[in-house]
Amino acid sequence: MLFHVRMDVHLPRDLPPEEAAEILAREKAYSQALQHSGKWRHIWRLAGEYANFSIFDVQDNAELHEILTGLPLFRFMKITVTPLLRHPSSIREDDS
Ligand SMILES: O=C(O)C[C@H]1C=CC(=O)O1
Repeated sequence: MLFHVRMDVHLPRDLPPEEAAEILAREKAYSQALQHSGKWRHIWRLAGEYANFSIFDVQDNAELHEILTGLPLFRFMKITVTPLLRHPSSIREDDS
């Protein structure tokens, strides 16, 4: 199942820089492992915002929930999920 996910990051101003750096390093490793697995298909920065648009390809809602709640930055994010399905006018052979 494909999902569009918007993640808005709000790091607290009083978060110690060393702690922030450690969380961001774990976030990057977590994200890149999921990208290598094919479950996190795309990630795009939103110009001018500390936010991204991502596309996930997962088994079901429960797997997406597990992935998103496992994000090291989860507690500092507002996450908006939109389920996707194939458009009837799409000319693509597959859903990639
Ligand atoms: O920077 C972000 O958009 C937040 C987060 C999502 C993946 C990642 O590496 O960082």
